[in-house]
Amino acid sequence: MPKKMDAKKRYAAGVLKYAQMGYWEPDYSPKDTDVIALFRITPQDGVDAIEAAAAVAGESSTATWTVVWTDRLTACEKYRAKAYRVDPVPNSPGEYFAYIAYDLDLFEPGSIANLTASIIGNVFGFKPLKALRLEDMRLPVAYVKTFQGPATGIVVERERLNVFGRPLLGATVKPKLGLSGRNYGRVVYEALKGGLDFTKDDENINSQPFMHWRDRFLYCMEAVNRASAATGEVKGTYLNVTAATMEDMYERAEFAKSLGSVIVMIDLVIGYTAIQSMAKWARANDMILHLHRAGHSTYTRQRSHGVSFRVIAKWMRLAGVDHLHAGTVVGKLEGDPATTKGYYDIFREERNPMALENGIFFDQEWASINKMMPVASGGIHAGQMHQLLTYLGEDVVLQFGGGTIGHPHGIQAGATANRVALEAMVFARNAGRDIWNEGEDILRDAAKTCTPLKQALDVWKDVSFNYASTDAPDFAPTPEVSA
Ligand SMILES: O=C(COP(=O)(O)O)[C@H](O)[C@H](O)COP(=O)(O)O
Ligand SMILES: [Mg+2]
Repeated sequence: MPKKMDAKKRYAAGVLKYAQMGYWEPDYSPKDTDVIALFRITPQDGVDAIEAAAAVAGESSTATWTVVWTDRLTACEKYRAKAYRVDPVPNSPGEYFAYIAYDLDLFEPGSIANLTASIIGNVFGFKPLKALRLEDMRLPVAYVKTFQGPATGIVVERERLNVFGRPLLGATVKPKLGLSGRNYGRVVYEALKGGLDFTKDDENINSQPFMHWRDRFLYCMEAVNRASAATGEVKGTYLNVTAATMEDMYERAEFAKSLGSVIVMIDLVIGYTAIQSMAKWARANDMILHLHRAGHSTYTRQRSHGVSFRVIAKWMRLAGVDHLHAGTVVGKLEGDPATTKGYYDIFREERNPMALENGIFFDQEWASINKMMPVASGGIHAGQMHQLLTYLGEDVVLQFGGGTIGHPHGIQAGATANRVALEAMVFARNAGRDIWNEGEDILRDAAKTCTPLKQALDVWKDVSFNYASTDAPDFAPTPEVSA
């Protein structure tokens, strides 16, 4: 095991092990105000795990590859990140969990860009490591309090929409690309009139030659207004304001507001600073802010390298979005049940206790910042309603794109099938029925008086997406682990 720092030799010119430079402190006990990061480290063959952890601590805080005397001009012992614990990953030879603590003064208040420039800045390309994954972070209350948090929050979103006691329902307009404004608006109208609360633009619909953004906004808001008038319900459509520049995004968001939209949408690919800017705009303009996590799987999906989505979820709660996609468990995209539960808890709880079986390594206090509404989207249909309600709970938007628009009798029928399936399932749950086991019967009973639901169940009855997860948690929910 590498030795701790030797103070006498520490500042001689030359190259020292990171552990000897002070980035390994096995006796360190993190302060309440420290930011803590938990990395999964896969050192190159022959590289000691503790030295690898110290290197990550060093390169993500103050260090470079050689001793620099200028350290002594600073409070360097305070500013050095400290790797303080390294554990082998269960059942994964060659992988280690490294715990690293960072002094709060290393970070600019309220800036995800600054936090991430340290924590994921250089280290992921570091040659002594084969792979590196940021699994989780503990964000101290003192730091959480420097962020705005979700612009609107779940409570106020429900008040504005006047929907209580059930999940919200949505649909992504399909086909994603190619519809003209008028046809697009027709999809929105039918889906909302049929019973959904929301429709949404897809991640890649911005302002293309086949439909410029103003056309889309105008036809969509006409659809929203007509559907609201026809149903007496508050309706919304997530107008995607993602664009090349902040100026363009503000222009589009202002136009959405001027047309009376309750919600605008952005994509994760716009970047953290742009997301924080839009969150501030949303709060100042009484707008719900939907974030599509477009692009996340390029770095969240593989368990040995990248950033876990649970960390992205924490950053986005700080950054201040109201909605964020979080997975469906049962749909077409990656989402192990236990891992997904961890994400949902990060979105919706006041406090997250450590839950290794859900991938949560730390107690996390949210210090009363608003809660984010998770969005379950991707390959779901009415026949899964009992599973969705059981896995995902009540504060969630269930979003059926293909599962609304692909209905054999049209979009309104698809929306009605989803609304009736949901209300039947919530009613059954509230009446004390075991919806997990009786779900299919509950849906079949409801379908007796709802032809659109019967048609939906008939067409999609055998559709499921059963594949091995690429990101199941490392810890089973055994008493030893959760104790
Ligand atoms: O277009 C869709 C879903 O369409 P459909 O409902 O037709 O499958 C969304 O972009 C994905 O759900 C995003 O995935 P995630 O929510 O996992 O980020
Ligand atoms: Mg999509």
